[in-house]
Amino acid sequence: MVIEAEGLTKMYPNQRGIRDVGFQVRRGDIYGFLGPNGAGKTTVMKIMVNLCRADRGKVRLFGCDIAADYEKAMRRVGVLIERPEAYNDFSAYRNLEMVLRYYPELRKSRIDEALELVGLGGFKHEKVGRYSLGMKQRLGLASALLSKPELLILDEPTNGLDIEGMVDMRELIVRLAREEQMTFFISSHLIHEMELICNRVGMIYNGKLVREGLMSELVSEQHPTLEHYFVALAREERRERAHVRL
Ligand SMILES: Nc1ncnc2c1ncn2[C@@H]1O[C@H](COP(=O)(O)OP(=O)(O)OP(=O)(O)O)[C@@H](O)[C@H]1O
Repeated sequence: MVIEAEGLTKMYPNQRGIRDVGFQVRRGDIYGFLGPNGAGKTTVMKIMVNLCRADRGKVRLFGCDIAADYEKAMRRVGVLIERPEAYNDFSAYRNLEMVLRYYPELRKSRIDEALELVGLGGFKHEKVGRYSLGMKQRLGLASALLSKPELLILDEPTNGLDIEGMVDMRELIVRLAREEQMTFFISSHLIHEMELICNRVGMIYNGKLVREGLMSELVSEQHPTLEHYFVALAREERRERAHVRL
């Protein structure tokens, strides 16, 4: 198993957060972690890579507990959470040279490989400040890819992109999964987008994982699209909450 998350719970002082979230991601999955703004996606992802501690629960990446054995667990993982960080006054190449310093075992040629993979090979000596948002997002992905990870954890990778940028990012993810045998865990509130590329999804709503399963199981005659499914789940969830309040 590539990711195992069990009983993840974290409450912020304002009583918002996540409750008892658990899921499993297998090798080769493109796993869509879907939910509206504020549902708890970023909180879960931060716990997954130890940027934040859970009150309860466990995450194992490639069988290693992230809290107990951080370095070993992260060795095969690339991460892009929140806005990609890059120095605008430096070129993409220069930016990746700085990232490469963390990986003394990697050769410089890996920078070119990573930039080629994301389609920035022809722009690698241009200053990042002149890049479009889509190009910056691709540079963030190149940076996450640099260490040749087997698992990529991406938080809202198509956020803020125009249609062409979204299509490019989608195609890139599918190509990397197919050609480089990478596993993906991708959060998004864009359900349509994710429906096009994911084979497995988890749906989070109000801090709870309300459904998890193979795309082929969730999309059915009753719910012809994932969005349809999600809207029905959200209605049910709201009805239950209203009932509890009565
Ligand atoms: N540091 C914090 N302190 C207090 N509340 C927080 C904090 N971080 C997140 N929250 C709250 O916890 C809930 C989950 O937030 P989270 O950022 O995980 O959601 P999300 O699904 O990633 O949303 P978005 O798509 O808007 O980023 C939200 O109600 C949010 O307001």
